[in-house]
Amino acid sequence: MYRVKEAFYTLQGEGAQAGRAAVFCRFSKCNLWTGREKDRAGAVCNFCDTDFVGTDGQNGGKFETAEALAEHLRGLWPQAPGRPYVVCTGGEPLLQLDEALIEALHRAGFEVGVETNGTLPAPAGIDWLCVSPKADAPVVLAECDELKLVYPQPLALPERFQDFRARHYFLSPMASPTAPDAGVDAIKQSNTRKATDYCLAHPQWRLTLQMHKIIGID
Ligand SMILES: C[S@@+](CC[C@H](N)C(=O)[O-])C[C@H]1O[C@@H](n2cnc3c(N)ncnc32)[C@H](O)[C@@H]1O
Ligand SMILES: Nc1nc2[nH]cc(C(=O)O)c2c(=O)[nH]1
Ligand code: SF4
Ligand SMILES: [Mg+2]
Repeated sequence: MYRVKEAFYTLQGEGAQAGRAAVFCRFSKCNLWTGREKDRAGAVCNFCDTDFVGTDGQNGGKFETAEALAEHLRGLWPQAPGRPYVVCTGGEPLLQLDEALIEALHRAGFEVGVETNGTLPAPAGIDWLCVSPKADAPVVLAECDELKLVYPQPLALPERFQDFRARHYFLSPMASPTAPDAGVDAIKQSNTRKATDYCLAHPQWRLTLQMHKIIGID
């Protein structure tokens, strides 16, 4: 059984694939926060901008089989040229994403991207892996396509990850979790300045912005 909070067709807003059309599959649940506000302050990850509790969002639900979920997601892709791309996110997608689902997504024609906090092992077959470390949570994945570090995090500073095996190194300014729809909230503006200064001083790192919030899409 796969539990999905919501699924939607949009443009990837972050990282090296920013601007690319994608079906987002947001899985329910995370291993670093319950998703309840009363637990936020005590959570390992305390700045999350996302509601991943339950299965009640748009196109969300419970899916008995990998095939059923893959077909559901395929139905959100338009009939038009271009390679279908799905981004598995959450919540923490690696709590649920298994090889059976990756195979079903491939059979449905999708290239498979994943957004993960890096604390859980990944099944084989992922086409694009984005790891976004959180605080002092141990990262068990050894490599990725892009490391996308939310900045600044006192317990997860870029120096700790400069030798992590990745094709791309991004800093993403931390946005206010309580104003998740505000593309340019004050906290994010000052964090954007800090991330900019860090990238200028450490050119291994590139700046990425949450483009979807700036342009006002999902
Ligand atoms: C909601 S998470 C879900 C996937 C996975 N649990 C993870 O943390 O990577 C999706 C992306 O949003 C980023 N994110 C979450 N809260 C954020 C915030 N307040 N500001 C900027 N990025 C944030 C995460 O770092 C991650 O790259
Ligand atoms: N447009 C858009 N791009 C995204 N990239 C990563 C997201 C996520 O929440 O995982 C996200 C999201 O929620 N929307
Ligand atoms: S950002 Fe990712 S790891 Fe952190 S609480 Fe949200 S879903 Fe979990
Ligand atoms: Mg998001």
